Amino acid sequence: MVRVCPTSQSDAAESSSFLKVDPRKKQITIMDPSTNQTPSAASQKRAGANHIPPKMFTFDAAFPPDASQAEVCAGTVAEVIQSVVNGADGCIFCFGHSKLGKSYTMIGRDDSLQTLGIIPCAISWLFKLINERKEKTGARFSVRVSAVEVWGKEENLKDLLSEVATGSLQDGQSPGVYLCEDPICGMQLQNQSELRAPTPEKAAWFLDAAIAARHSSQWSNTTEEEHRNSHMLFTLHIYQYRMEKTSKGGMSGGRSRLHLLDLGSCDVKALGGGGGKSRENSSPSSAPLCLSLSALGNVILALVNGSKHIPYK
Ligand SMILES: Nc1ncnc2c1ncn2[C@@H]1O[C@H](COP(=O)(O)OP(=O)(O)OP(=O)(O)O)[C@@H](O)[C@H]1O
Repeated sequence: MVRVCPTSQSDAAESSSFLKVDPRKKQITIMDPSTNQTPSAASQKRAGANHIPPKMFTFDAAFPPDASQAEVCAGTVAEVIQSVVNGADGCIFCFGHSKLGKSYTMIGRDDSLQTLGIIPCAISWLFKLINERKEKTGARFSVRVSAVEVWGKEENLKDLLSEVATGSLQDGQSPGVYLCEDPICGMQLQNQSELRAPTPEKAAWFLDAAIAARHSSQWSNTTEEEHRNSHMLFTLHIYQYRMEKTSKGGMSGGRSRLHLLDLGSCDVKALGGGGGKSRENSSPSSAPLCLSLSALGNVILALVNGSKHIPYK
């Protein structure tokens, strides 16, 4: 899916000369701006000689600059939530360079209901669907929340809910969150706090607490680079149980997870095409450490195909 971020009025005229979004056809067309101006016949002839045909890309959804948060949430969340309540794991994240609106899309602003992002929307929809399922099937559900930040060049891990869980600052003595290779499930985060959220309000409260505990929110002198290298992994763990109707009775059920990621910016020097200012200005030492979109695609493909080797870096 692709969301085109809004631009200033002066830039909007420029971008409409080379970019067209068709939400109905779920297509983005990129045109050569020189062929879209109204040139004189002579220059038209000249341009015709070097005419670059428009390039069209089709997505699962295409959201134009004026798409509302509600439209983006409806287009992204509904299907994933259904799968998660049906027992599969799901993940939603935004990828793009700096100041594109990734955090706005994932978290949004809490000044009005219209500006809430995907994570608060997913919390609300998840509980709504769970309540429907409870009524329909009699299944029992329990929702837990965890939140971890990956920050800095060293990719430090921080349990964003440990303070809420223990009521005190992490003492530095406890092992904290760490990564561990599981022979069956692959690389897993271990030891993060997983807190019970019986209501959507409680889950939303944990989200607020996690955002406030982020390294990038806590220190007023956080540099632009530190902000770029801060990623939040907010996970809703859904446990469900059902009484078996067989004569033997017993319980069946399991756990599924919905991972909602607010990634920092993903400017990579080597990434070709359409660069933002930050990419042009960044020195090799300040270049963020994240993968390019195509490298991330390879990681996802390897995970989906169950490959033994996952090309993390
Ligand atoms: N669709 C939108 N409508 C209104 N405001 C938006 C929209 N998208 C982004 N913004 C605003 O643009 C600014 C930058 O957005 P945001 O911080 O979400 O970008 P980002 O991609 O997460 O940046 P970074 O990579 O630096 O973390 C914010 O002030 C945000 O509120």
